[in-house]
Amino acid sequence: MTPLLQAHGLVKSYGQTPALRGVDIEIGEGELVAVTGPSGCGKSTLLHCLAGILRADAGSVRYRDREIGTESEAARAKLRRTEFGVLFQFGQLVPELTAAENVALPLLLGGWTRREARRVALLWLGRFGVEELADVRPGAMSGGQQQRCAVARSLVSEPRVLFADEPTGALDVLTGEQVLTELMQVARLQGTAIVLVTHDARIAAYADREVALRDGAVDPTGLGLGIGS
Ligand SMILES: Nc1ncnc2c1ncn2[C@@H]1O[C@H](COP(=O)(O)OP(=O)(O)OP(=O)(O)O)[C@@H](O)[C@H]1O
Repeated sequence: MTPLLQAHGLVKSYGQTPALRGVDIEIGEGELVAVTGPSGCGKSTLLHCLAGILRADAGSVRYRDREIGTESEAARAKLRRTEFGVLFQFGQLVPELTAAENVALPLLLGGWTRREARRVALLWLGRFGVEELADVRPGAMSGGQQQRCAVARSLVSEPRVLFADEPTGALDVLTGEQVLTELMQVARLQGTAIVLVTHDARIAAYADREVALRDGAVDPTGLGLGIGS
């Protein structure tokens, strides 16, 4: 089976600091892959290169039949609006907008009418149990509620791949696990692949596969957090 997303020989440095030293990784359709490893090993940098947010210094990133590493910023931004979703540790909701307006935002940017975008946003808030917060602004929500809204927003465009960087790292363990299991259930239902950065073995245990990084390279021992079969 041809992978949905495939990176080969990724190298990236920040000035004199090497972050990736030649990483190969493949993500299949609908697959849930945990990227693990100690602090500073390059997890976030890898995620940003795969999502087309950062350009690698060398190597390739292929999404379907496109080489996205060399595409223009505009083309990569469009890809992130349509085919990819991103979700970070702090959901980064727009503070001035209500939950429904935040979730509707990607649809409005995609040319949907306000009415249709709100209807679908409410549906997604409902999927994550926060429909009653539709007209509430993030400042009046708990951390878990904000992150549920952020999760709804990251999936509202029904992306083929969701890039999630420690998405529940700011929540208490129980809430974090709840939000993450809900996210994974919905992603599985709609066939969205997830690349999930985490250093938490409990979180990584939900993945189909673990890719462990060490010092900017895939750990050849493959031991990582030890979730593999
Ligand atoms: N913007 C930046 N400028 C300079 N160095 C950076 C920058 N971002 C990351 N680095 C460095 O690149 C290396 C890899 O960082 P990265 O954030 O990708 O690791 P990580 O595994 O995600 O770490 P953590 O688990 O702590 O978030 C580290 O040595 C880090 O200090």
